Amino acid sequence: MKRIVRAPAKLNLGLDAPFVHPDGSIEWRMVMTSIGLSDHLQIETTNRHSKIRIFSDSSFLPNDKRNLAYQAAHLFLTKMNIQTGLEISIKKNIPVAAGLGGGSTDAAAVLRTLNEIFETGLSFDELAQIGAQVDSDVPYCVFSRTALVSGRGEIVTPLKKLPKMWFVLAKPNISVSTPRILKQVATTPVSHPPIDELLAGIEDSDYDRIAANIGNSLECITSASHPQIDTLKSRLIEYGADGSQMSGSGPTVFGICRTESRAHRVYNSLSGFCHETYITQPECDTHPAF
Ligand SMILES: C[C@@](CO)(OP(=O)(O)O)[C@H](O)COP(=O)(O)OP(=O)(O)OC[C@H]1O[C@@H](n2ccc(N)nc2=O)[C@H](O)[C@@H]1O
Ligand SMILES: Nc1ncnc2c1ncn2[C@@H]1O[C@H](COP(=O)(O)OP(=O)(O)O)[C@@H](O)[C@H]1O
Repeated sequence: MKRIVRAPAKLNLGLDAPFVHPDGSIEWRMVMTSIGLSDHLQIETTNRHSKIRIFSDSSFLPNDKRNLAYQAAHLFLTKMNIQTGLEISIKKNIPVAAGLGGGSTDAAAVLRTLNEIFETGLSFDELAQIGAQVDSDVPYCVFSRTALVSGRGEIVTPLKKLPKMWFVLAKPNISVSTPRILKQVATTPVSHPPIDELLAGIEDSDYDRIAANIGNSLECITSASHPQIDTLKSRLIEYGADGSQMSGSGPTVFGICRTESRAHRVYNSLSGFCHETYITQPECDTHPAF
């Protein structure tokens, strides 16, 4: 059997790290949404072999057990005691290691799709529990709809659909190590963004309140070693975005715009400054199908 599915990227509209647990893991309080920028996965069962084979059009991706899509498939087949060969082909549109959850969303797409192919009837909460063993963003990506994410990423509380808005993304040509950023949370005084204000804005479908209350605790850590983050943020505002910030541990920075025409103006102005730019919208809040 074969399925072709989309795996949407995620953005952190709000990211707070209230505290670090004694075991070193971080307690998250994040408002995340999914966007049109997506990977495309072809997932096919086969009896030609009994392995999980990963193919991708990106030379940046591991195609062995280091690939998060592989890890999700292996966990699912083992848990459900299913013997089959599997071939997963990834058309990579989401920049890798960019703070956009590219690996996590591929893993989540594999879990949703295998659940459909084998008619195992697991709930999204059950799929998210499997996904939590891969990476802390996979539980959110199983739902891939605007949500409050807390705990170690395993508590996903769906929120109201966002009001109409546009995002302009800029991925600077720098690589950020998530582990190196997260290691510093315990020892760096970080700001705590107004997550409750952001939640109230979403509840009231109030674009202005949302745009005024985005924030990311990790920004000060990543931008300390990558000043391009602050430069991009300022440029997005200067070119007309109503708010701007880094997604996840970076380096992608996004601007938020009320209208498509404003977004195109910001995108065109930015393209001359940053070569990897994207214009996109929140994913329609139904589960991603192709
Ligand atoms: C920061 C966020 C926010 O959405 O976005 P991304 O930048 O990844 O997109 C993610 O939650 C992030 O999720 P994720 O990358 O899964 O974090 P984790 O799995 O907890 O940790 C990622 C890596 O950092 C390491 N790690 C984590 C916490 C910590 N205090 N020290 C670490 O060294 C972990 O061992 C792991 O190798
Ligand atoms: N399917 C995948 N897509 C993207 N990255 C992957 C995938 N599988 C494993 N990785 C690895 O996971 C790391 C995190 O990638 P990604 O999830 O894109 O970043 P981020 O967590 O910053 O959004 C990268 O080092 C990448 O090599």
